[in-house]
Amino acid sequence: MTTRTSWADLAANSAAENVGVGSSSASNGAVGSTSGAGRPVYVPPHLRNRPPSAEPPAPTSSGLTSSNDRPGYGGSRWTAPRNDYNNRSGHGGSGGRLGGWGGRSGGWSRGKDREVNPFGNDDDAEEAFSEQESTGINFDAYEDIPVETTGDNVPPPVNTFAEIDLGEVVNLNIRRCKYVKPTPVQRHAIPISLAGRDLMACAQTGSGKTAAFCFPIISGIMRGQVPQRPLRGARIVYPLALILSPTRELSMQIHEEARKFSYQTGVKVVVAYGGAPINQQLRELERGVDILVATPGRLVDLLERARVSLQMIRYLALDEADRMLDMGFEPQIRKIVEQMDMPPPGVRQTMLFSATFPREIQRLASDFLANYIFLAVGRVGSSTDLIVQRVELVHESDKRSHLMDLLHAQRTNGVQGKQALTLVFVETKKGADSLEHWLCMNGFPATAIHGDRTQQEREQALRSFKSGATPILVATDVAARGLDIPHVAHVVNFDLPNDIDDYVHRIGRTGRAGKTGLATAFFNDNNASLARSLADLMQEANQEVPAWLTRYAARSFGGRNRRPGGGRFGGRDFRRESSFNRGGSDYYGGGNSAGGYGVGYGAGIASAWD
Ligand SMILES: Nc1ncnc2c1ncn2[C@@H]1O[C@H](COP(=O)(O)OP(=O)(O)OP(=O)(O)O)[C@@H](O)[C@H]1O
Repeated sequence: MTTRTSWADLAANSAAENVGVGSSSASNGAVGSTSGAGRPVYVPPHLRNRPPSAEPPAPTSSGLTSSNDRPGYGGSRWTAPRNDYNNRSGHGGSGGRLGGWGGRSGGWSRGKDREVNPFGNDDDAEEAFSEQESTGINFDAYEDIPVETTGDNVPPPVNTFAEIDLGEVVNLNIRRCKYVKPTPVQRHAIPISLAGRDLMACAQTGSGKTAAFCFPIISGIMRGQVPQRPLRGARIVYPLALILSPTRELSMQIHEEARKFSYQTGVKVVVAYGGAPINQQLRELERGVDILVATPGRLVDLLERARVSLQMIRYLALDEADRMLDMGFEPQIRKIVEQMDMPPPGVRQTMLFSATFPREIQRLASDFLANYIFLAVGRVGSSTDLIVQRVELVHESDKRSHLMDLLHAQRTNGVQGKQALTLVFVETKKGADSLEHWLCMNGFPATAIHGDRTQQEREQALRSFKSGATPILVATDVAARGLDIPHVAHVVNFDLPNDIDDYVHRIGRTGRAGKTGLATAFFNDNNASLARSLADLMQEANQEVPAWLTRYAARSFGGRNRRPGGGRFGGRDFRRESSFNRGGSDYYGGGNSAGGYGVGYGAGIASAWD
């Protein structure tokens, strides 16, 4: 993730760059169009390539898309040939290098609304192609991963991006990202979503879930019928897709990723999150939005101010879906999804993604889905084998000196010399500040991120960590999920979390995209309730479980963290477990198991959960 376009940076640069709405009068097309009053008029992706004289579609008052308006193989949208959106790109037009919208007259590349290249200045796609073989993901690491799908008529997986047929412009962006072939979750999830199906997908941390939900959304918007947004007040915006995530930094990261994937497609991605000035986000929204990436709190604010309508939403994605539906967020999510004007399940398409999906959350989540497919890549809630997990018995009062020893050892071994980064998780915000201070006092450049810091401080901390200026980041759980920070070599659980799923997400900040990583946990009596699930998880991931941890595990009584089956992680599609419980057959039918572990997780597991 880069925070280049964050409000903190923009605030710093505000004197140099006035991004005010009124200043876009130089633009005359797409998101940069202006009304007679000088206010930008949103032009949907499908019209942005039309000559300036083309009339926009007559607005309708209904605005709602119907269920058969959803994308699908062989669906009506294909009657507009897929080359359509490539041809619209203005090959040979002024400035249009490789398709997309860049070369159109009146396109949103003009003037103030020029689409910033999210790949930085390195826009040399050919260079990216030549590098891709050496920098791509280590796919061997995923070769044997078991995959299971349940649901009706599951579309078959693909092996290559070419098979998925996302269109030339998106394919070029995929190559710019140096993605050579789809990861397992992408191989399965993208065809399912492109077929218009709802999806609950569980795949290990760092395995490419972001692209798995972004590609179908972008492709769907590009192929879809021209959206006819209601004229119900000029200042309300009508996104076509909504991606919700639990933290501001994760929303920023998804926004950056989605901008890369949609570069020069004409699909406009906007982010809205708390802690940053809402007016700037409103201005950005008024310039046009197809995909809105947001945190729930800020979105509720925008909805209550009647500045965003969800009436046109065709795609809803919840990243870290289990977190979004746990007690903290569920009321807000229900408000957004069920109590505003969003089309219901079956009309919109819904995608839920996470690395962990407790059964009770699956049950809650099923309220938001229609005839969905459940996809598990690897075992639900498992950690990846790419992470070497160590757990050490450390008395509370010895933790700091123990951490110091670890960091010294890293230095001696030259890891930090190569700018490897260490992420240290603690329980409390106060604890984070205090440990950061102590590390700095002891000659270890550290910074901290937690919920009591201002958004500017949070973004600055992340930037400083990523750049290696402060190669140690002390964090609370605000940094536990989703953040994709290259070169995090070591995750230290200075304080272990209470929930094993939080542990899975925390250690998942290393060992990403086929790379290996190290996770060290400090364990003591305070963590006894986690012993069994931790031992099970480690065993499952072929890690060495210390004898003392096994003894702790034998003494513990399970509770929330107890995993079913004594180390056999189950808890996949809760619908199947229910059917197993009743002794019936798989009433959803269509279950596929690729990889050979799809049997034997039935009745025994269901009764052991919780
Ligand atoms: N097909 C691909 N080839 C190579 N790299 C990829 C591919 N897909 C994704 N990646 C890279 O893998 C990394 C991890 O992806 P991503 O952040 O989407 O993981 P995730 O599954 O969402 O993880 P988490 O559960 O922690 O949120 C990113 O750096 C992403 O750019």
